[in-house]
Amino acid sequence: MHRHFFPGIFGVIVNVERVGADRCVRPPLFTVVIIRFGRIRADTEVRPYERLRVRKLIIAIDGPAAAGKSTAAKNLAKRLGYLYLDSGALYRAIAWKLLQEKINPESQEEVEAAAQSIEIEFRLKGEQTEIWVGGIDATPSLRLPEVTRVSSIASTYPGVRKKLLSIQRSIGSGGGVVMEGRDIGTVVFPEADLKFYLDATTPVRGLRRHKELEQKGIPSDLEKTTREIEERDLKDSRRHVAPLKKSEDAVVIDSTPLNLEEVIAQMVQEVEKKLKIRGQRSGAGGRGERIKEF
Ligand SMILES: Nc1ncnc2c1ncn2[C@@H]1O[C@H](COP(=O)(O)OP(=O)(O)OP(=O)(O)O)[C@@H](O)[C@H]1O
Ligand SMILES: Nc1ccn([C@@H]2O[C@H](COP(=O)(O)O)[C@@H](O)[C@H]2O)c(=O)n1
Repeated sequence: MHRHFFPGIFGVIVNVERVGADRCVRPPLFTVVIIRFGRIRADTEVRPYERLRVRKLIIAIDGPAAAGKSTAAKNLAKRLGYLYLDSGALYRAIAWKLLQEKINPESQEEVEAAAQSIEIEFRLKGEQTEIWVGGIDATPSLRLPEVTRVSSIASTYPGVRKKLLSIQRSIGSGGGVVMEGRDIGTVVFPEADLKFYLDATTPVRGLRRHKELEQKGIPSDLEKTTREIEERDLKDSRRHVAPLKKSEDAVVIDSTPLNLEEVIAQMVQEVEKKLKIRGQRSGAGGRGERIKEF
């Protein structure tokens, strides 16, 4: 099998984290993008028996801010040996660039132009993923309230969404991925094998985010943080392009009374159901997949 290393396709350096994953079969016209340690690795040849294998699942997790999507998605991906993609990080990366370059987020034209030329890299460092934008490590700043606010403005522009849509699809279309955001099950992968809509009441989400910011040493006022979450959800749900909404076929999990383990347990149960159904239908696929216990 040949493995080729090459710098960005799609004009963007997309560097994603594959957590202990097997490779998976990708559509023949697409080069497989499996990236580690700052390089894009593309597998252009697939062994014949791998072509016969049913591709691994595409799992979408959507929901409002601080519902626990990234925490759950990362954990689920690890158990499945799947790729994890935090799509919000792409919007945050654009916001970070806008702030760095002092571009007015209200100027649609300037923001869309900036999105076109952005270079985003996801670099794996042990269990952590660093996000580099234009050769600079933006990770420490990505969760700052100002970046959050600007990402929510930038995400309303069609040019920004179009750019990020193609990146997300190119990363996830081969399967074996858990992707989370606001429009994964509705727009990015409407044909996803399994969709979750993860929710929790606003006060609970506000408190979770408040604690998280404090733990990270970012000053937070509970009331203000909760209000900002509420405002962002409203903006995300009301925008014209790809608004936050529950896909009709999504499994809804209300995490208000649940701890993280309980949320993951519900998700794993749904994955097992899905794999069983697929295994029965095809006589292959699902049977080869294993879910790790933690
Ligand atoms: N079920 C849970 N119970 C308690 N705390 C949780 C639970 N799920 C997640 N958390 C905590 O809540 C905070 C927010 O979680 P997370 O960042 O995963 O949310 P999110 O939905 O990805 O948010 P955003 O969309 O704003 O990025 C984190 O500190 C996380 O550890
Ligand atoms: N699929 C997505 C993901 C995110 N956004 C926008 O980015 C903001 C930040 O996302 P986080 O998940 O990191 O909080 C979010 O508020 C959305 O405006 C999006 O539009 N679509």
